[in-house]
Amino acid sequence: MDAALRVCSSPVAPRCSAKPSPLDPSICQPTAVGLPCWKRPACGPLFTRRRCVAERSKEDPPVPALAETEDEKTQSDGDTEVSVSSTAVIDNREEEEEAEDTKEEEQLETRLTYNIVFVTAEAAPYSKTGGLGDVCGSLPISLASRGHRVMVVSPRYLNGDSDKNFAKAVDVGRRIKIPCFGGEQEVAFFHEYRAGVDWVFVDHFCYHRAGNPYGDRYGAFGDNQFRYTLLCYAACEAPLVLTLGGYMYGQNCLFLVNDWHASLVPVLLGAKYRPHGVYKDARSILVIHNLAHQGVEAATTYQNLGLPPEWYGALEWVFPPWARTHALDKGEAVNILKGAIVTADRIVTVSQGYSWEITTVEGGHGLNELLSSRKSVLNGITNGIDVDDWDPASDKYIPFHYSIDDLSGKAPCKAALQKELGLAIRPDCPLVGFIGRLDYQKGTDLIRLALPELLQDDIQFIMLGSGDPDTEDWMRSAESTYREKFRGWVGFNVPISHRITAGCDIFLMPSRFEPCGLNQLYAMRYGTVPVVHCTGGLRDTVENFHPFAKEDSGQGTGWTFFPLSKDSMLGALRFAIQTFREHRSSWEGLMKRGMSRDFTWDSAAAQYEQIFEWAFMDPPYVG
Ligand SMILES: Nc1ncnc2c1ncn2[C@@H]1O[C@H](COP(=O)(O)OP(=O)(O)O[C@H]2O[C@H](CO)[C@@H](O)[C@H](O)[C@H]2O)[C@@H](O)[C@H]1O
Repeated sequence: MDAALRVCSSPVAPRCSAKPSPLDPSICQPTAVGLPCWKRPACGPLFTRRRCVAERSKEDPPVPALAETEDEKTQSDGDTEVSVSSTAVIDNREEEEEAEDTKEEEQLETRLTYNIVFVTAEAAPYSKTGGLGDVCGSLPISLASRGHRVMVVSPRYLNGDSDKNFAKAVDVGRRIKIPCFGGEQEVAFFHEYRAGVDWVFVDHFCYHRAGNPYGDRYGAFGDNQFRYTLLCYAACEAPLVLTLGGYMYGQNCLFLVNDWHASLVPVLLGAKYRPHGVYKDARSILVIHNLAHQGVEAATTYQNLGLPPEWYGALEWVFPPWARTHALDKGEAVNILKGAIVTADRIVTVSQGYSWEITTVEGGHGLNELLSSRKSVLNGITNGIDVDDWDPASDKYIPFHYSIDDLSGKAPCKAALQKELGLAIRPDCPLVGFIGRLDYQKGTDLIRLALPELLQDDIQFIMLGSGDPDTEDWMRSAESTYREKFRGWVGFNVPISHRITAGCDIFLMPSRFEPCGLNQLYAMRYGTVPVVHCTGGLRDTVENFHPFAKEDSGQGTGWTFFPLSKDSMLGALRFAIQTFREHRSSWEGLMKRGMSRDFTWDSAAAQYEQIFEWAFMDPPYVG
């Protein structure tokens, strides 16, 4: 086997830092055309593994005929005609199929593998306040199962309740000192190897406090910039100082930095490491889960970050005059997310729709022009979900199980939920659910506005969420106003979120904007029909119901409404309620089409791999 094949065909990345980086010229030794495949002129952004394999297979000797039997083999040395019996034709077909299979296997095996370092403020099941935790808890596992070596670096949050989540992570005994915020901060690393992934937790006393990762009942923590600066420095050091499973990750890795909390990483690579010859061949990809949060602080805090003064421009942010607080306010600030947008090698958002929206004035949260300027490296990949965790056939949190082939468990789940929440147990009454952070993004104000009118109908409504205190209070008071019909569960509760997803008939998501949205995916997997605002990832994932399509057998998985107004939301909900009541077979069709959708991470992970390849084909964006 030649060197190129030997290296590229490793199906599983060795847990070893000795594994050369995909950029290391030594791994793709001269191939047929004399250059490592990643350097060939043909390897433009659209060059794929498939072509790499196809080119290589041209050099392979032809597959010898395998199926010729004696009596069929009438070919002689002379001009004798060749007779091929029908069996041989069939055999040849089989051979072709076999060759095709082998080729496919080869394509799978020739996937490039990388040393990937996720940097994130949340990773389920260790920490989670929303979808970021879900994605960073499951995408790394999917990538590891595809042969990559994957580390996830996240804080070790201890608040009493959460301590048990980190019980299996052990102190690796390595301490580092981080120069920032006017001193040196010592952090430790804890490690757990689970599901093929190295989960690394950065330990510092600033992560040990009551509340959720970002704040408590008094609001966001005032030192979040400090806490996530520490995370970024620690994440940059982890591949260089931690020996995990016997080997380090080393310098030639790929950083996947998630949201603003991790956005200093690409800046640090450019400002602090590459000038000293470190991480010259590493790459960074910014994954934007939510552009609304950018890590903006006063300009004076720049000096705390430990960055050279000449890098100020990378984070510089000036608020427009209308957003300034007083006449002398110059609007000067630092914006951590902006730092990653201008320094990361590539940018990914969590759906295609959102990747376009953020380049518009309406969806860009002030960063649209900057993002537009990086359109050539901006892609959208729709999130997958953890289909083991969220599986109505085996979900440990729900009292009855069901599947697309046997829906009989769904009605008892609904009855159990009604009973648990003290609502009348009525199979015929449409049960509508909402789960989410109580935030401007999620459109809870619209629910608040529409509820009195909606509850005039014979329906039941359940809300689960925490966040904005005013909305929390409203949920409590609405529960006493509409005792028979409404339940508002204030808090963050994973088991009840599964039971609501399984027990409801309709799942409402009136999000103002939604980068991807996971709850509509969970709902569809559980045969709960989504009614969503037609935006971002919701538009990409929920297909509007057409009762008369496909020769009247129906098409679509839910309802999307537009514009975002009380009337259009109520209109869509009423269609859904009417279909639930009066058209049971259409309803079942809707449920089953949603349940049959492929929500696994496989397809998303393959798309991420394409982005990884592109990232390594170009030189580092910031040298
Ligand atoms: N009170 C509660 N109790 C229990 N569980 C609760 C809960 N409130 C929310 N959750 C859970 O948190 C997750 C929320 O996921 P989303 O993707 O809908 O939103 P989020 O806005 O946090 O994520 C951001 O990142 C994700 C991931 O990329 C994007 O899908 C999304 O559009 C973007 O806004 C779900 O698993 C949900 O069940």
